[in-house]
Amino acid sequence: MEQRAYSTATVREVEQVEIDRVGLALMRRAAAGVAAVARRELIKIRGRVYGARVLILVGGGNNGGDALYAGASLARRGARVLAVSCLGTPHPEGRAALEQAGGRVVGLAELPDQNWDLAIDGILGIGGRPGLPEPVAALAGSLAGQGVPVIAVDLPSGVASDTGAVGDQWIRARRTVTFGARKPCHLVEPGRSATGELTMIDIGLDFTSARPDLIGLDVAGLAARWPYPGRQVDKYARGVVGLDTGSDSYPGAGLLSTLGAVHSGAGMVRFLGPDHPTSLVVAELPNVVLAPGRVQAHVFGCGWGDRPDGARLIKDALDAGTPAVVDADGLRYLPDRLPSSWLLTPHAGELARLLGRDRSEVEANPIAAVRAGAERTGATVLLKGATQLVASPDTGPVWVALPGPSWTAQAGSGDVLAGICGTLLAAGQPAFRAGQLAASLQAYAAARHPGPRPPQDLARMLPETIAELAGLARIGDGRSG
Ligand SMILES: NC(=O)C1=CN([C@@H]2O[C@H](COP(=O)(O)OP(=O)(O)OC[C@H]3O[C@@H](n4cnc5c(N)ncnc54)[C@H](O)[C@@H]3O)[C@@H](O)[C@H]2O)[C@@H](O)CC1
Ligand SMILES: [K+]
Repeated sequence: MEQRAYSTATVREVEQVEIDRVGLALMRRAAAGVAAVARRELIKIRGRVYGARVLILVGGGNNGGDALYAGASLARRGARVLAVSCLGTPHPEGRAALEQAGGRVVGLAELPDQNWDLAIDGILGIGGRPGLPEPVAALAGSLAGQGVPVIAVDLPSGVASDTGAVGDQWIRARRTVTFGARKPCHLVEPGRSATGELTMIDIGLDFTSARPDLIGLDVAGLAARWPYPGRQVDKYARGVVGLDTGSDSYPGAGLLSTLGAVHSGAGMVRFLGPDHPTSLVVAELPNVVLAPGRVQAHVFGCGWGDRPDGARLIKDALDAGTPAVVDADGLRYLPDRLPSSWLLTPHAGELARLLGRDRSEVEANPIAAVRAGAERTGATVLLKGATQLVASPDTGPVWVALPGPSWTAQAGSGDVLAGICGTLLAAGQPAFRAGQLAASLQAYAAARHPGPRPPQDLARMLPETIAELAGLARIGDGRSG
């Protein structure tokens, strides 16, 4: 349902409690979990563990210790285990355990050129900085080139635990075995892709009172949280969205954002934009109302270009106390402070402009950037991109949307997304939840209908996607049949 990820500082605090209690036994538990996963992988690859050639990549910290103990366990089952010391001095007790079990530890220069059935990456864990020094980077590249499957311990080395950022080279794991809780890099690209499949092992760490840094969502979580209309609703309870989007230069943005609002289930949609987009909307969507009137959430900014009355439109909505989604060009017309009930939907370039920073800075640490955007504006911010993140101006967690295929990285997707956000705000969802659910719905629709589909086609698939989610939600709460 919810995927909670914890910062390095928090993980260290939680770990310390258990280390104080059980000492090295904690590392042995972690290693036992890694070894069990490695055995399953070897059985899948070659039918048995006995005789398998396993390479252990070892750094100088506890991550290497986990990997060495796991190697010892595999060696005791008859695997031919060789550990290569990549950084620093290998964990002494872990090294002794491996050697006692019949494994060997060599330096990088002595690594024989041979085919490996499996590699275990214990170079760096939560103590790692992004990137791998040469010649470790060369070894990582060569293993990837040979297609050697890698199981990463805790996280793929070369990836920064708290941000998911990478340096020039990093490990791409088939599977990652992590301990007790997710780390931010498991949810945020490029770390997320480098993680591969994630297996979580219980080693007795108690995160129940720890504060998560990120909260992601899986499909079951999206299905459970989507606001389906109840039996006793009218159009106002489902929410009225008022869109003033598009322009004579970009009329399509008006239609796309309206398609997003209509097909994600708004109770009523008013289109209040300029003439050219209005004619497109009318031709396509007879249910859309053109007269002004009661609105429960506004959508501004998609395809505006220059909009001399932009600042006034935004101010009027603010004065009326109505929440709004502000996208794209609308972000140029914001007042100094907004309430957290407003949802801004920038991509990296737009957020960089808002913060007066370089785009590359936003891309290097999107988690920090989205938090800064919320702090700077007072509004809730949905940062679009490879990983879609939502931050509110308080110090709570950053919310992560369900990941989707890259097909949605195309012109017009953001307009549809703004419309979906409008529907959810109008339905009374808090802005952070509206942003997380809207981005997740669009990603899930794209995942269910893969291929190069224009955003208007994907928007038309939202109703069946929501119906599918409603089915999953009924199964989830036992109301099926
Ligand atoms: N604390 C514990 O008892 C437990 C820790 N666990 C494991 O321990 C890991 C954390 O261990 P550590 O804190 O020792 O940290 P790491 O094992 O991640 O390594 C830190 C060491 O690598 C060096 N280093 C970091 N980035 C580098 C880079 N890019 N290039 C070269 N050197 C670099 C650091 O200076 C430091 O010496 C966890 O990820 C987990 O795998 C588990 O065994 C569970 C129990
Ligand atoms: K690792």
